[in-house]
Amino acid sequence: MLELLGPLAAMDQSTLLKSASQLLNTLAPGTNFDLPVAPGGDAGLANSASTFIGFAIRAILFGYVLNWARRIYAAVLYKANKLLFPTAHILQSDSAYSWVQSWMAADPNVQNQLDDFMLSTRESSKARGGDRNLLRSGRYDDDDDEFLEQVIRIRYKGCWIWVSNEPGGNPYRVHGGTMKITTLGYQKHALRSFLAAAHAAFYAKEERELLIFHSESGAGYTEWQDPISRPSRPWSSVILPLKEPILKDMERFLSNKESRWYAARGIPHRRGYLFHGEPGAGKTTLVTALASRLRLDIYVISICQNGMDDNKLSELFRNCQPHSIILLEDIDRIFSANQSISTGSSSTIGPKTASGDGSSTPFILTPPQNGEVEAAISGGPEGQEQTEEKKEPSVVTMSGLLNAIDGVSSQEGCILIASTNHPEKLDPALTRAGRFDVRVPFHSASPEQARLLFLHFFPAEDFRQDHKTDDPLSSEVKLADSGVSLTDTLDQAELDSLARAFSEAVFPNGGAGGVEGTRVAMASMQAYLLNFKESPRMAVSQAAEWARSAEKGGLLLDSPTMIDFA
Ligand SMILES: Nc1ncnc2c1ncn2[C@@H]1O[C@H](COP(=O)(O)OP(=O)(O)OP(=O)(O)O)[C@@H](O)[C@H]1O
Repeated sequence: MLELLGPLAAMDQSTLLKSASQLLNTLAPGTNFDLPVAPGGDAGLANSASTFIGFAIRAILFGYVLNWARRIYAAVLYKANKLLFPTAHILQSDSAYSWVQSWMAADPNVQNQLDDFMLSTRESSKARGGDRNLLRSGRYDDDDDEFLEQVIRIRYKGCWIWVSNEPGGNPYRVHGGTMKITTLGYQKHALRSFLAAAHAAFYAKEERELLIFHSESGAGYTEWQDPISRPSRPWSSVILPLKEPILKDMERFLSNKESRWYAARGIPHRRGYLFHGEPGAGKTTLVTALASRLRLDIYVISICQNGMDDNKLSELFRNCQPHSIILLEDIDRIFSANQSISTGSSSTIGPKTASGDGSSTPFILTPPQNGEVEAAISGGPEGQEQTEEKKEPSVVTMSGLLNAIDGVSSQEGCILIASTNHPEKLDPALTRAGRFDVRVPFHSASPEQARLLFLHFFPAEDFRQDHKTDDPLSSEVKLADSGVSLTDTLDQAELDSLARAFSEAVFPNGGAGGVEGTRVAMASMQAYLLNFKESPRMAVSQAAEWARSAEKGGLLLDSPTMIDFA
């Protein structure tokens, strides 16, 4: 040992001890080692060296102990903190982040606590094609997210919850930040319950709206426009005997099991439906109700749109989001050139080659009048400016359409719905098995549909006595708003019998009236009933006359209201 310490021995004793003292003080901060200079030369130096080693060992041990004590303290503190204040950490990229934000935005108590706030409007109608589905899975465009750097206190079911953001970057906008939701240890259950409620509220809001996408095409480009947001169509508002089987079929098709089944067999996972039949019978209505019920977006493809060609059509199909409805409205507008020629200025003729399997069949495409294709589904992008480029006529060919429908480029996991009033005009290549597997006929209204539509128009709760007498002021407002007259206080039994009477008045022979039977479109019956929001009794009393006069004039199908109030 002494040999090892040889070089040290060469040093001046006091310098050596001073250095040792400094070293020990550095190793164990807060202590004050001051090694005394040993009297007695080398022997004294050896003593001092062993004293130094003893100190060094103790200092190292002390350091270890101190370090462990600090770690144990931190662990205990962490554990205690967790027990006393359980916390959920949510990344900004997680969907739960949006649920909580949306909850806070709707909570007036939260609003009262805000010292300072930033307003962010995020309408779903602003969401573009892909974003909409991201929206559903909870991911938003970063640019839209605004955060508040403030601890917000929420009272939820009698429990306290604190929400704060852990900022990163500038104090107001946090990207990639984390939200902390904390509560008290004995209310731990409140965290889970709060998040579940925020989740339910968030998606309930989404369920109330439907997004409809329209395309825009011009020279060399085509794209999906910002979607139009519409209130969801209640399932109960569609009066159609076939609606339930169709819904079940679509639900099965969209299930994971079905998707795996298709994948395992290498079959493209898509399903085509052809809705065909009378105008005003509910084809478009059913599409919107199905989309609302299944929470799917609708992509309306207008083959006849100006500027459309095969490539653009394919591109549009490709850019539809999976798990959505692609709607080809009025597909009968595509006529084989040798079946019909339209020579209007707005029509165009596709490349003329021999018709056959549809590989390059020539077509006449008649553009929709006044944007009716769009209007039918959603009111359409009214007032859209038509640029010169967009006035290029559509030159879609049948082979282009068929490729888009079932070619490699077609979008998987989508429901394709084509509607037509004239199924007989469709090219056989289009209706070949495998393209539109489910064909749904739509007929003019039946007596039962008339009865159910009547009951839908006049629900019993609108005609209860208490509906009108709760509060004189509000009942007056209600009456004025709903147009219900004071004389119309009806119970369910009376409404049932009125509904039957209405159906019998419209269909005097139980649906077999007239030479070919009474044919009334649901749309025209709806238009008729709209005039009698005030009185279901009046609707019944004038129904027979309306049906007769309409039948004489042959106007029952898709006719406007024909009641003359003069
Ligand atoms: N079965 C139905 N149940 C409830 N409402 C209906 C039904 N059918 C039609 N309607 C009403 O009639 C109107 C027109 O219906 P819709 O546009 O769905 O008919 P369509 O068959 O698509 O007609 P077209 O072939 O002319 O496009 C809608 O406002 C809708 O509310």
